[in-house]
Amino acid sequence: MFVHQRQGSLEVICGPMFSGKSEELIRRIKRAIIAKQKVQVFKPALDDRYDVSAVASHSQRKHEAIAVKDTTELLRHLDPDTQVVALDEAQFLDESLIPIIEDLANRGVRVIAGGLDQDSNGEPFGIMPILLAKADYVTKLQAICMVCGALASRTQRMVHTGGQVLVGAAEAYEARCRHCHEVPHPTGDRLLEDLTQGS
Ligand SMILES: Nc1ncnc2c1ncn2[C@@H]1O[C@H](COP(=O)(O)OP(=O)(O)O)[C@@H](O)[C@H]1O
Ligand SMILES: Cc1cn([C@H]2C[C@H](O)[C@@H](COP(=O)(O)O)O2)c(=O)[nH]c1=O
Ligand SMILES: [Zn+2]
Repeated sequence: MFVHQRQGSLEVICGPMFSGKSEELIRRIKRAIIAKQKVQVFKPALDDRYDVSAVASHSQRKHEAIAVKDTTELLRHLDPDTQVVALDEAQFLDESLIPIIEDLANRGVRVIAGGLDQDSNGEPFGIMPILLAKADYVTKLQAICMVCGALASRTQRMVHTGGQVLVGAAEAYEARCRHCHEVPHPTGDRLLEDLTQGS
């Protein structure tokens, strides 16, 4: 029996900084181009670290991208015949992107979104938890802990500045394992303390 394979899906690539999310996104983009698919690549304009108009990895791998400030701008650039939509740094994009991504995937578009699942406090970052919940495929990558060399699933902010958003690279962040990661106010630990004191 012939089974029609539908193409639309949402793939999410997550993990801490330096875990290879951008490299993996670029790898998938290049393969889709080899497969002669129409690919459009987007990134938030906020992230101007290495290149304003390219997805760029810490290892200097790059692929040209359209920098957008929000979902409205992304929609303005989206071509109706695009088969693959790739987004980097999805944690910086706004919530109105979620129904757009769902709609694209339902219409047969392959959407690939890379982003930080956790901020430097180890808390869910922006729209990433929603994307992870809605994804068909999830790839969670790990970096190398800069303190002990173990696998790292967290990001340590090395500069003292408040706020969830601070665009930067190795001058401001390090990959860390759970053990070596330090949080200024560890919500989880406090909760556990409260629970054990109460019992
Ligand atoms: N602590 C680290 N662990 C792993 N890779 C690192 C680390 N520090 C620097 N790198 C470099 O970062 C590259 C991954 O960069 P990138 O794809 O931009 O990651 P991400 O998008 O997850 O931040 C690695 O191939 C390696 O060259
Ligand atoms: C942990 C953390 C990171 N950021 C910023 C720093 C970078 O500009 C990007 C992450 O880039 P990468 O491709 O994953 O290396 O996000 C931030 O604003 N807040 C944070 O807590
Ligand atoms: Zn460690």
